[in-house]
Amino acid sequence: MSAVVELNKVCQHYGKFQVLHDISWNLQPGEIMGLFGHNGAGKTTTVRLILGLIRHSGGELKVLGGQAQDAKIRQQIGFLPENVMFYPQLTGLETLQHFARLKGASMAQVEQLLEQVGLTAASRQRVKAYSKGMRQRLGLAQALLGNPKLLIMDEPTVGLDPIATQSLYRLMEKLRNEGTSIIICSHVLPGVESYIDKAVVMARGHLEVAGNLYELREHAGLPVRLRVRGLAGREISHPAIDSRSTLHDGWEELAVRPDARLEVVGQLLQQQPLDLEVRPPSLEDLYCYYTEKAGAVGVAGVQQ
Ligand SMILES: Nc1ncnc2c1ncn2[C@@H]1O[C@H](COP(=O)(O)OP(=O)(O)OP(=O)(O)O)[C@@H](O)[C@H]1O
Repeated sequence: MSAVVELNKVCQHYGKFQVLHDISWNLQPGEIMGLFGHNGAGKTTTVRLILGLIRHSGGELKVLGGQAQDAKIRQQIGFLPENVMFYPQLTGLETLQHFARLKGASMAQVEQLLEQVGLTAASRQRVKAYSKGMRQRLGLAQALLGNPKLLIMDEPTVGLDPIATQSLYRLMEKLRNEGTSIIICSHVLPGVESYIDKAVVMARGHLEVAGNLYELREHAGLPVRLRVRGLAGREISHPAIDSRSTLHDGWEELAVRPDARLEVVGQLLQQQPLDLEVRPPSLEDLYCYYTEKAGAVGVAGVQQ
């Protein structure tokens, strides 16, 4: 099956300033991909290229097997921007009907999408009276008009409460299971971690890593943390244990080399602990590792 999005050594310049350097990755049908990176890493630029809003300066970019600028290709892409803007005087229903006419989608789908995003009851209220979460859900309904093959969402959970966030992720999974490919840009890594099939981490316009979480972990080689309860004072020795620290309520944490984690778990189980948790590096740990490796530390001091 051919890729939904394929970048091969894509470069982008704004005037003399190069913001993307030889970016290569692909998105397969029915995959959810997280596109991550520090502020200014090049995510928005990448998304704008895929949406056909700007033209790449070098390399190859294929979207749904064609050129991103092609109107027929653009029709098959749904986009939820970070800051959704609607006419405040229109109702939710009128807003979606307006976009449905622009996109050539059916009025029956308008009702169906309002139901899907939980806005049926509020559909006759003006958008100016909508909460941030309601506007975001209306934005998602707008992006889904015409059943796009590719859905791109930029920070879709900003401003959503935890339940609305969970329901957005579940909807994203449902769409993926129905065959939609999804790109999600987010800085909220713990939330999105269990829903993505693949992650792309960018730093300063370069691709740092692309792959599923197992591949990212394998490549990074960060320690696995084993949390164990009820072994206080007992000798635990294994060359793969890098550190051992005491937590609270009888819990201790061991940082263990990833290749030997099962051996160490086996050794710990022989000691009959009261409890044991295996904590592999999280998406956030991996993101920090790859971003810091690129020298793009951010916030507290260093350069990006
Ligand atoms: N129109 C433009 N003209 C010149 N430079 C630009 C333009 N748009 C973006 N840039 C620069 O390109 C680089 C990448 O910006 P981009 O918006 O793609 O980053 P980002 O990863 O989306 O960041 P954020 O997380 O803050 O949204 C930045 O250095 C930015 O200043």
